[in-house]
Amino acid sequence: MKDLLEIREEIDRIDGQMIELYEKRMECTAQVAEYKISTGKKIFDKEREQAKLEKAESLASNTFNKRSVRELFEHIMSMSRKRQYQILTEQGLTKKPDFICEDKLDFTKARVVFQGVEGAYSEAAMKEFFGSDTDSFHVETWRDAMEAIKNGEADYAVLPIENSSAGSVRENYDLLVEYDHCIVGEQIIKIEHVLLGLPEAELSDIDQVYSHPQALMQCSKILEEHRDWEKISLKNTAVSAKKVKEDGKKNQAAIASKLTAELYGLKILKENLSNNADNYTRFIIVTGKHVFEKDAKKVSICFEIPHQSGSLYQMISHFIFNGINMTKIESRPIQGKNWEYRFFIDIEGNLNDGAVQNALNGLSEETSKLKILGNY
Ligand SMILES: C=C(O[C@@H]1C=C(C(=O)O)C=C[C@H]1O)C(=O)O
Repeated sequence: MKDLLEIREEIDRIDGQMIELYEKRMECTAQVAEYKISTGKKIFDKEREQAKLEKAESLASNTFNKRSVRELFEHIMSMSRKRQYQILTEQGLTKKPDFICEDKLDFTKARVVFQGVEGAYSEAAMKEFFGSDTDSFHVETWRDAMEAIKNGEADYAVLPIENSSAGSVRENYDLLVEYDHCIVGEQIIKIEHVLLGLPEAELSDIDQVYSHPQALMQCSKILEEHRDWEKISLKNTAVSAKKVKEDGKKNQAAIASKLTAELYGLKILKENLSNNADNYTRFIIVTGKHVFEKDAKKVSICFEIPHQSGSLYQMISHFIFNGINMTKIESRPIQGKNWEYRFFIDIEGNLNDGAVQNALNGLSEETSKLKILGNY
């Protein structure tokens, strides 16, 4: 048997040669980039890459090496594309996102829409973000809030996007794709659900509980302990409190905030209903113009990718390679394409950063329907 040191020396020699060859190859791909810049050709050439992968596979001698050589070349070509995008960015040829950068966005005199009725958590989020005497109005659905922005009735809308225990508010992700609006801010609110009934009601009277489906989900543990309670979904927690008040029935209760107890004159029958005592909801602030602040720190995007092995991995490599931290990923089914998904990703950074522009440029070449949802 050969000595370990001896084998490792041989490995080191081979690696040295590989690096030398890799660098030569990268020089060639930089020349390809110059050619593509002068002819206006796209960086990513899928057909050429497919042909190269097949050729590389055919040159390897056994099944294991065929598979691994293919994977190796997928990486090498992904690196060469990234270098080419970098050359485009260095030469100022990267397509800049169609967003206006402002020193500071002015939220004074804003007219704001939220979904639900007074006392909704969205109203609390709005007050926290815009101040308590903001000019505001409320609508019935999240879609109505998006429409109010589209029609110019409101400058900003406040929409829940994620809860720390129930997860993403999926409908609002879909609305962000459907409407050409832009996220300009976010506000996190602590959610403290309580059980509310009529002033004369006792906990033992309750057999019907009204709330928003998200709130019912967030309080599932306590609801499991009371299987005899009928759970009924309504549009909003505050709408539920209002209904209990208006129906005037002792057997009805609502899961809502303490704020709504005061607002509708209801009694708190039980506190701390959430499964998770640290229950927070993140709200986004949406507007009709594509704007961002120069100090904005988070970029939200979405895109569609081909339904094939490794494609998400390839997309995420753009963040890794550009040193960008990804803070959230979410997927939603694409309507009309069963089992295909649209990905929503949040990254740290600003649209003015070279690294962000470089990653977005790569993604826009290699995904379809890349959309920047906002920088805030
Ligand atoms: C270098 C090129 O650009 C890209 C990278 C490739 C590679 O590294 O071999 C192949 C195709 C392109 O996606 C090229 O077009 O030849």
